Amino acid sequence: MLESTEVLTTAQMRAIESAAMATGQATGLQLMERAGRAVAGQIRLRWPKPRRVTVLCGPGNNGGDGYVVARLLHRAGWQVRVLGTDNPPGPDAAQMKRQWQGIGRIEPLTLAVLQGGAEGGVHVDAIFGTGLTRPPEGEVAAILHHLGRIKPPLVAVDCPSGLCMDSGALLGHPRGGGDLAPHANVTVAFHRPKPGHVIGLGPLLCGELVIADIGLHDVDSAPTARPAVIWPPFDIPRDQPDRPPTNPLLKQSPLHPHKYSHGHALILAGGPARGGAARLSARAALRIGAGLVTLAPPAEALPDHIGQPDALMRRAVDHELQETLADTRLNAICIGPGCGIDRAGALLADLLPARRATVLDADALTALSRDAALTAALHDACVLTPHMGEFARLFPDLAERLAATPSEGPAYSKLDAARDAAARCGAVVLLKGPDTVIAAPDGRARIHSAFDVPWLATAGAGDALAGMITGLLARSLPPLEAASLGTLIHAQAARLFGPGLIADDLPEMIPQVLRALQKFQSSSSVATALPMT
Ligand SMILES: NC(=O)C1=CN([C@@H]2O[C@H](COP(=O)(O)OP(=O)(O)OC[C@H]3O[C@@H](n4cnc5c(N)ncnc54)[C@H](O)[C@@H]3O)[C@@H](O)[C@H]2O)[C@@H](O)CC1
Ligand SMILES: [K+]
Repeated sequence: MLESTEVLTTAQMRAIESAAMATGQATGLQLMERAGRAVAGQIRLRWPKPRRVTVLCGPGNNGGDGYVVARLLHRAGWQVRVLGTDNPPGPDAAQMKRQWQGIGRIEPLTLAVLQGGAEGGVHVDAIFGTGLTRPPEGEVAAILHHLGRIKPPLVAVDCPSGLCMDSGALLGHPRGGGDLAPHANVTVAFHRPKPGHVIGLGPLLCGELVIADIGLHDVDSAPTARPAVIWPPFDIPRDQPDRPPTNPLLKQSPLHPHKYSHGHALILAGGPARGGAARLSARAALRIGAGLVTLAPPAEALPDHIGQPDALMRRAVDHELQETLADTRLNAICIGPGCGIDRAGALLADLLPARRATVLDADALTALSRDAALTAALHDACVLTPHMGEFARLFPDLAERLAATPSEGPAYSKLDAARDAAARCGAVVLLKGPDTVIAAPDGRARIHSAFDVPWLATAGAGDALAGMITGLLARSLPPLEAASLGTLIHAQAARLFGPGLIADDLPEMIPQVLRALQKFQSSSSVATALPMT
C-alpha cells in the first residue's frame, strides 16, 4: 500500500521517550535494551555466521546502546572488541556499561587504539546519536574521519556519528561535504525516521535505513509541533490484489462526469520560440487528468504552438488576463515555465488578486523575487516550486541560514527552511531536490525522497512537475495534496522509465503510474489518512 510515515524531530522523539517513561510504559533501561537488541538483530541478519566486531561506544545513551550490542553479539558467539569513552555516562548507559564490563574489557576510544587492533570485521558506530550538540573534535573527530576513509562494514546505531539528525548536516562541516564522515552500510534507527535520515547528507551517509520498533507506538505525548510526513518511493508488490479504482484521478465522479467536472487548467506561455517549456507543462496537466487544458501564449507566439497534441486548446493572452479569468471554470493556472520574467510579472499582477489555484514556477518565481507587492499578494491556493537557486532569490535570509556551516545542533534544515518560507509567504512551498520538501503555511510538511532517480535532474523536468501539479489542482486537490501527489507521480514516472529519461518522457509515463496507483487506495484517502495534526 502507498504509505506515509511520520518523521519526528529529535525533540519530538525525546518527548515520546519521556512520556513512555513517565507513564510507566517502559523504563529507559528497557528502551535501551530493545534498541541494542534491534541493532544486534540486524547485524546477525546480515552476517549470520559469528565473526569479529568492533563496537565504538560514546559518552551518552547511544554508547549505552553500543554496550548492549556488544553483550548480545558476544552471547551469540561473536568475537567482540569494545572501545569506549571513560566519562561516567547517565544511569542507564552506566548500567549497560557495567554489564559489559562483567564480560569483557573496554579499551580507550582513540584512533591509535582503533588502528592497533586486527583489521576487518564489522564496526558498530555507537558514538553519538540524537544528543550530538556540537561538532566532534580531537580523538573522536579523528576516529570519524578514519571510519569515513577505511569503509569497513559499518553499522550505525541511530545515525552515523556527527550527522545532525534534525537536518542531515554534519556539524562543523560545510553543507554538502560528507567525504570524511562515516558512511554506514546500515543504520538502525528507532521508532521513526528523523529528518536527518532523509534529507541533506542523511541518505548518503546512512546506507540502508532500518527503523526498529522499540515499543513506543502506543505512547501519546503532547505534540511540540506538527510532525512532517515522508512519502517514500512507492513499491508496488507484484502480488497486490486489484482493488476498486477509488483514486480521485480515476474514479468516475460525479455521477455524470464531463470534462468541466475534471477542471480546466490554463498554462500561461511565453513569447516566440520559447514555448517548449509551457507545452511540456500543458502535456503533463492533460495526462494527469485535467478535463481541459488551455495553453495561453501572447498572440505573436500562437503560431509556434500548432501541432500535437490536438487535445490541447490554444488561446492568445496578451494583457487581457482578467478577461480570460472571468471564465470561472478556469480553476488552475500555471505560470512561469518559458513565460519570460517581464510577462510573468505583468500577468501575476492580474492573476494573484483573482485568488485562483496557481502554480508559480521558473520565471514567475524570479518575477516574484523582484517585486515585493507580488509576493505580498500570494495566497494559500498558490504553490511555489523553487529549486534552491530560486529559493535563495525569494528568501535570501533563509537560504543563507541553510547554507551556513552548522556549528551546533539541531542545525537549521531544509524542512525548517521550507516551513519558514511557507509561513512567511502564506503559500505552499515545494523546495525541489532529491530530497524535495513541501510545506504549507500552517506547518504541515511532506518530504519526498528521490535520491534513487538521479536521472530526474534533466532539462524540463521542473516544467513537467509544474504541469502535473496544475493538473491535480484542476482536479480540485488541495494545494498541499496536489504538490505532494504531483511530486510522487513525477518521481515515479522517472523511476519507471529509468536512465536515459528526457523531460518529454515524463508526461508519457503518467498513464503507467496512474494505472499502478489505481491498485491502491485513493490518493485522497492516502492524503486524509496522513497523520497531520
Ligand atoms: N532516550 C532514550 O530513552 C533512548 C535513547 N536511545 C539512544 O540514546 C541516544 C541519545 O542519547 P543521548 O541523549 O545520551 O545522546 P548521545 O548518546 O547521542 O550523546 C550525548 C552525549 O555526548 C555529548 N556530546 C554531544 N556532542 C558532543 C561532541 N561533539 N563531542 C563530545 N561529546 C559530545 C553530550 O554532552 C552527551 O554527553 C539515541 O540516539 C539512541 O541511540 C535508545 O537507547 C533508545 C532509548
Ligand atoms: K551513532
